[in-house]
Amino acid sequence: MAGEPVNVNEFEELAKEALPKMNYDYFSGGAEDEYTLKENVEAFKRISIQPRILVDVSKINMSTTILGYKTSSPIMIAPTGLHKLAHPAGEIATARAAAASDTIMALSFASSCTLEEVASSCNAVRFFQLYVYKRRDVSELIVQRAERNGFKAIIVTVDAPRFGRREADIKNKMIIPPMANLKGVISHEVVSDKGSELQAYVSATKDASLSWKDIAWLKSITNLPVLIKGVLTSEDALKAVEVGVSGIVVSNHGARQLDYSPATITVLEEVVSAVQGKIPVLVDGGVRRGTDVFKALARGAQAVMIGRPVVYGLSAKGENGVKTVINMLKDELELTMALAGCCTVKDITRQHVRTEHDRHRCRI
Ligand SMILES: Cc1cc2nc3c(=O)[nH]c(=O)nc-3n(C[C@H](O)[C@H](O)[C@H](O)COP(=O)(O)O)c2cc1C
Ligand SMILES: CCCCCCC(=O)C(=O)O
Repeated sequence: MAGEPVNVNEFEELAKEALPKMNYDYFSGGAEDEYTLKENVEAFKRISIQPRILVDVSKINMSTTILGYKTSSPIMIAPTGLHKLAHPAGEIATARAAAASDTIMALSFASSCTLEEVASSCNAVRFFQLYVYKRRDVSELIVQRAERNGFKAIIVTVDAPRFGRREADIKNKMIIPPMANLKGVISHEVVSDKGSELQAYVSATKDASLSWKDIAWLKSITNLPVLIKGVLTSEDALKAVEVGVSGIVVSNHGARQLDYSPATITVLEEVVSAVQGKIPVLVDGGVRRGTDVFKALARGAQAVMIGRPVVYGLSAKGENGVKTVINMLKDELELTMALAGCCTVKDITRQHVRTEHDRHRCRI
């Protein structure tokens, strides 16, 4: 690519140039036809922004609080695994970038650096994402380590009882890179001559029997707030409130699990209405512009999380790349707020956006 990137999308091209094919395909790929992968991004484009004029926007304040933690903007780093496939400094670089931009980071269970290394590398507010293994003692031990090391919340990912069928990984015979948190705890050894070794490993280790009753177990082993990641329906949002979680992440795992599941921005509002403000609702999937962040907030999200853009920034330029990605999105959000007549995130309302459904209703 000629010149420096001017938006987050351009980092993908740089990442592709920088990485071996297997690594780039792992980061960028989605499940099967990748229909949902495209939809996550396209669905944002179908929402228009309704600006209000003649508002004094000489001062814009994007700061907000998430679970009581103050942060510079409603943009968080989503948990993504295996950052050393992107850059040798791995999650330490990502965490330092998060700290430098006063952004909350969710560290993946499948990180390439240990949670202890990440905790001691920076003072970012950090949440920890959990996968529940058949060996519950493994998950329990890791939750205890996260708590001891100052992580502020546990985000349990529930959309992956089995691993999605990522065809690029199958073709590349994706390896199982070291997952640092599991070193000395459980073996990585899985033999598969069929395709993605990572997929075979996940099938062998993850607990596909995980169900609603297990949330009580998870709450019983930690004092940290527990959030559920992977909610896509109002029914499940209601259950999440019922079982007493502290927050919901509307997510389809970046379209890497169930293809043809809905684009997250299209179901956000039904989840928000079901929850009735009882717990915070976050959303991820396809956020590539400050305007996307604005649209998600207008539809009721408290914050968004970004996955691939962070990994692309890391692949292209390490810690500085992640910082640039976050700052680009923050700058775009700030400009969007000014141009739409919103001085604070609380000023962003449902009236500031129009969906296809709204437009259709106006016509009849
Ligand atoms: C390369 C990659 C690795 C991921 N690893 C995890 C993970 O370890 N745990 C998890 O809960 N979600 C994981 N996700 C899903 C993200 O947390 C997030 O839901 C998704 O990336 C958001 O979509 P976006 O990439 O379009 O921003 C991963 C996503 C990607 C792209
Ligand atoms: C239990 C290890 C799973 C690692 C995969 C990380 C992930 O969720 C992904 O989407 O990739």
